Amino acid sequence: MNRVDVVVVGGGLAGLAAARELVAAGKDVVVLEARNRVGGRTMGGVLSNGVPVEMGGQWVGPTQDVVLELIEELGLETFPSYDDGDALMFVDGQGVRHASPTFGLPERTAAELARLSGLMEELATTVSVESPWTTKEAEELDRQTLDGWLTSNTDNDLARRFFRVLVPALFSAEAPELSFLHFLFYLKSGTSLETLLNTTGGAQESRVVGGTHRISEQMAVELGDRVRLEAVVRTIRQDVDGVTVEFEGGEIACERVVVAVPQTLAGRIRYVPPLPSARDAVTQQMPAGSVIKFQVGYARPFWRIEGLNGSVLSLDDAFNVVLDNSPEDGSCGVLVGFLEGRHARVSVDLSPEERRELVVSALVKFFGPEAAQPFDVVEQDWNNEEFTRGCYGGRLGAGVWTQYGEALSAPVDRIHWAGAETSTIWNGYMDGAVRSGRRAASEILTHG
Ligand SMILES: Cc1cc2nc3c(=O)[nH]c(=O)nc-3n(C[C@H](O)[C@H](O)[C@H](O)COP(=O)(O)OP(=O)(O)OC[C@H]3O[C@@H](n4cnc5c(N)ncnc54)[C@H](O)[C@@H]3O)c2cc1C
Repeated sequence: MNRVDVVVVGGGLAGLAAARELVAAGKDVVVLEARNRVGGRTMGGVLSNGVPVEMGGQWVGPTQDVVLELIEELGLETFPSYDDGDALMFVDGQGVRHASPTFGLPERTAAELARLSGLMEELATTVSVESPWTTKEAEELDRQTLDGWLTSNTDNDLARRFFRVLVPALFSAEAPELSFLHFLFYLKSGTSLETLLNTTGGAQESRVVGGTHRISEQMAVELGDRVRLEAVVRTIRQDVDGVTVEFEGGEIACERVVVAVPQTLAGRIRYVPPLPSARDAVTQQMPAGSVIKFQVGYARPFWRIEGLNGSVLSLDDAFNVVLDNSPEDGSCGVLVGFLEGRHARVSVDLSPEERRELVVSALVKFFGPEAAQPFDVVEQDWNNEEFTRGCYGGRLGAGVWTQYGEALSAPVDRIHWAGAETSTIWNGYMDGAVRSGRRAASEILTHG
C-alpha cells in the first residue's frame, strides 16, 4: 500500500489550498477527488457563442484578501462586475428603478429596513466568529430562527417580505431554516450585511477572467499527479499508527487526513472507529441550501442602453435575483439569475423547457420584449450533484451552534476538517474555503 504524509479528501478550493500549503512545507500529499474535475462548487460553463460563464461560485470582493492574493499568485486576473446605472425592484406588480441603498422601496419601509439592518449589525458585533457558542446571549440568539426574530421585531409586512427574499439570495435557504445566531455570525464573518449585498465595494465586486474554476485548475496543475480524479473516498480508518483512506479504486496509508468536503457528504464517509457523536451530529445538522443557477445570453447587453445595471430584486417572482454577467468587453449580454430555496425545490419538478420559460418570462417582465430572445440559456442544479448535494453552502438551524458548534472544525485525532463551512472568515465563500484549507494544513504542520 502507498504511504504518504497527508491525504486530502476533496479537490475543491479548500482541499487544494490545504494540499498546496502542505507540499510547500515539504509534505508528501495526495488529493483524492471524487469527480473527474477539480473545483467542486466552482465550475466553468460556456454559452453557445463560446463565452465562458460561471456555473457555481463566481464573485470576489473587498476583504476577501486571501482568495484575492491567491488569484494573483496563480497568475490569474480579475475584472469589475458591471455596475453602472439603475437597479430594478419589483413589488406588487410594480417595477421601480433606483440607485439607492433603499432598494426603491417606499420611505416608511426603507426606514424600517435601515432600522432592522442597524439592529442586526449591532448584534453581529457581539458575536465571536471563532467560537459563536461563546457569544454573550448565544443561547438566546440561537434559540430563534431568523424568521422568528423578524416576526418579533417588525410589523412592517413589506420589510419582512424583503428579508424573506434576501435571505434565500444569501443562503439558498429560507428565513425559518436559519438560526438567528448563525445569520449574525455570517454577517460578521463576511464583514457586514452591506458588504455581503453590494456589487461595487461588496462581495459581488469582481469576477475572475475565464472563471473561478481556474483557481482550482491552476492549483491542480502545480500539484500535478498528487491529484487523483474519480477517486471517491468511502472509508477512513485510523489507529495509533496512522490512517488508511479507502477509495473506489484503492487505498492509501498516511499520517493525517484532511476532509475537505461539504458537511453532509463528510457524513456519508464511513469512519473507523466511528466519529464522536457531536462530530457526526454536525454532519447531520449542517444541510446545504437549494439553488438552480441560470446564465442567459443575449446578442447585446440591451438593458445598459436604458441606463440599467442589470440588477433586479423581485419580491413577487420565483426567479427573483438577477445581475449583469456579460463578458468584460460587452461583446454580448449575459444575465445571471437564481431560483433559490423553496423556489429551487419546487422547480426541480419542472422540465428544463418549463424552467427556461419561467426564467425568460420573468426577464421579459423585468427588462421588456428584447429579453424574450436569448440565444442561449444554461442552468446548473446543484442539489442534483452527487458530490455537492446543495448550495451555496451549509447552514445551521436554531440551536445547532450552541449544542454542536465546538465540534465543527476540531480535529478528531488524525482527521482534520476543512471546507468553506468551517471558516471563521467569509464562511461559505471561496475566500473562506481557501482559509479553511490553510488552517487545516497549519494544524497538521504544528504536529510536525
Ligand atoms: C451557485 C453558487 C454560487 C456561489 N457564488 C459564490 C460567489 O459568488 N462567491 C463566493 O465566494 N462563493 C460562492 N459560492 C460558494 C463557493 O463556491 C464555495 O464556498 C466554495 O467553492 C467551496 O469550496 P470547498 O472546497 O469548501 O467545497 P467544494 O467546492 O464543495 O469541494 C469539495 C470537493 O470534494 C469532492 N468530494 C465530495 N465527496 C467526496 C468523496 N467522498 N471523496 C472524494 N471527493 C469528494 C467534491 O467533488 C468537491 O470537488 C457559490 C456556490 C454556488 C454553488
